[in-house]
Amino acid sequence: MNRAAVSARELTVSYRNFRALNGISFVLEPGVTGLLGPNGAGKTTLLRALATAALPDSGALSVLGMDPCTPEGRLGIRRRLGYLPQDPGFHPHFTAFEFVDYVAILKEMKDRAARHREVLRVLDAVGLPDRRRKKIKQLSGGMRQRVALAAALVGDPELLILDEPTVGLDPEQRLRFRELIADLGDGRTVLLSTHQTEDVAALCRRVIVLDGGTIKFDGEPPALAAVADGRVWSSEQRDPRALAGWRTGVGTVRNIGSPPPGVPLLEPTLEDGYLLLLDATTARENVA
Ligand SMILES: Nc1ncnc2c1ncn2[C@@H]1O[C@H](COP(=O)(O)OP(=O)(O)OP(=O)(O)O)[C@@H](O)[C@H]1O
Repeated sequence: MNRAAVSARELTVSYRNFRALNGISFVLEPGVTGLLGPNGAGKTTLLRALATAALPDSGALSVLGMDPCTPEGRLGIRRRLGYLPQDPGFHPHFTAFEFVDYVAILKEMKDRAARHREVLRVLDAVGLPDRRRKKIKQLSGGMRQRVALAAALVGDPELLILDEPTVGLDPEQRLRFRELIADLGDGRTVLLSTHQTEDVAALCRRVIVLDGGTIKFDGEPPALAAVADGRVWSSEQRDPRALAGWRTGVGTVRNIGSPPPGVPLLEPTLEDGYLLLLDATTARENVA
């Protein structure tokens, strides 16, 4: 049985003549996959293509077994997909209940009583049952993110696309969001775009790194950390030979790059691997 909720082959998406995604190929299977990449890498464009909000201009894309390039395919995908966009387009005067109910109406849930039960179920799932009568403008940023996630969960979708859901959250809220997303990834396919390498290390069974519209890495998080094996070292002062270095909480400097002989090497993190991967890419491009 093909378990892939998404498969893309040589997918290209352009804005006029600018290629935001340049012939990328990948498959997404159940579990949480993290999508990392610097600003402008093409992450939102990829999520919008999966959510049928941006049309591919070449290549093949299958989402839940349907083709987003056909009108029937787009309709079918929208019915079965949960999408948390970067800007959910809240109406500030709506209450949390009204907003999620509105999304449920757009998802064509016509039976009012059943729809309202579903709205309460998803508000409950994100831990918001007692705030449903509050206007969205009165909610904190973290609470608003939960409303947006609740809206994405309407109809129990088998594919969830989350665009930077933890942005602007405090550490405690981020932790709660991580727990929620980890639970959602149990049996579902979740694609999580983020700038937080810690979220990927904590949550994801797989990570894709996009840069300049192409895939630079696709594998398990420990393999991304392993890119930095033997390339992280500590020193008292910033080592001028390092590609990057920063002072840590314990007072020493963490350097990444090509270590000089004899320096004390450190265990690499996913962030180290990610930074080195992007830097190596830039270096290669500059040489080419
Ligand atoms: N509507 C648009 N018209 C023209 N160019 C666009 C449009 N939307 C995005 N782009 C360009 O496409 C590229 C990819 O943008 P995208 O928003 O997908 O990146 P991203 O990885 O999500 O970035 P960020 O982390 O900043 O959200 C960028 O160079 C961006 O300027």
